[in-house]
Amino acid sequence: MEVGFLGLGIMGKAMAANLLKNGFKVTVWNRTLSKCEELVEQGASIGENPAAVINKCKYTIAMLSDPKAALSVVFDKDGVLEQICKGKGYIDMSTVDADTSSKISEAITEKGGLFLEAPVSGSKKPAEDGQLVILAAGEKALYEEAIPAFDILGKKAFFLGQVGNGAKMKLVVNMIMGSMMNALSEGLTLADKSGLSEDTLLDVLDLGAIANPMFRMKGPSMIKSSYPPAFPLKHQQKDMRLALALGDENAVSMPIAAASNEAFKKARSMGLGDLDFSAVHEVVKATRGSGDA
Ligand SMILES: NC(=O)C1=CN([C@@H]2O[C@H](COP(=O)(O)OP(=O)(O)OC[C@H]3O[C@@H](n4cnc5c(N)ncnc54)[C@H](OP(=O)(O)O)[C@@H]3O)[C@@H](O)[C@H]2O)C=CC1
Ligand SMILES: O=CC(=O)O
Repeated sequence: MEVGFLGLGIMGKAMAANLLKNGFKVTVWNRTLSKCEELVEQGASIGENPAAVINKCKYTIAMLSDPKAALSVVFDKDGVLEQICKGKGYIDMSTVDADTSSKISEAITEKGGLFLEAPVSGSKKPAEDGQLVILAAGEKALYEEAIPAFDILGKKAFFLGQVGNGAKMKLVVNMIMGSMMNALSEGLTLADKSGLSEDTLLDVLDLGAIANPMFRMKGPSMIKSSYPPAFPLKHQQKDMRLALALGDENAVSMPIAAASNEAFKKARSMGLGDLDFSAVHEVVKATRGSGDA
């Protein structure tokens, strides 16, 4: 089966590599074309632009940074819309808001193509290990066609109904994750400032009711102020921003998420946007840990 793949960043590169390893023929495209070379070494073909990939493949997956990128790849010159037609599918796995997803869905279905949104929960390592959680919504027939690919990319796929539901679910999950990251950071800072061992705090957390893989994975490197990017902070801030907009639309007051978003924004303004989202710890340490105790 020939599958297209647009966007070879941290996530897309790992996902496309998994499809290749598991017997799929994959045609890739990335805005910075040189990033395709590593995938070509693993057996992929290159499409010169998104339209060329769509033309070649029965269905095409996209994994792009944000709403602007997702819209540009579909609507701009040499984009998806130029070649999408009856019998072809487009699966956008990027994290975007429901409005963006709906715009793309409408344009694709108007041309006779099928559309599925399928954002994922899980970071670089789950992407490498094929352990993502897939939050799909839209055209059920395309979902069913994509199940062999989803089985390789993820440990579980949910079908959530109409377009927008996948995007919203992903934003709710990441809003919780971003707030939890801020809470962990404040806890580490408080432990340190009050004379406790941060390592011991992590051990205590790991044995109790709020133990979780994120604290386990990110905590030790946060203590060392090390933030190699798995989930770039700029994307986490984008997700907080989009989740807060969803809260506005639904009149849901979200003071914890709003405060967390401020910390991520501050981190971006300090030039930390390309580091892992756990780098928000640098903001928390500087702003909450600067008393004279
Ligand atoms: N990293 C993670 O842990 C997770 C990320 N996500 C989501 O997945 C998506 C991708 O994340 P990730 O791989 O980490 O991000 P990266 O920043 O590593 O990659 C972003 C990709 O988008 C492309 N891109 C950016 N702007 C444009 C544009 N205007 N036109 C075309 N292509 C563009 C980049 O191309 P180029 O190489 O040319 O810059 C690159 O291929 C995001 O929506 C993110 O929120 C979801 C779950 C986990
Ligand atoms: O979107 C990020 C993730 O870890 O999930």
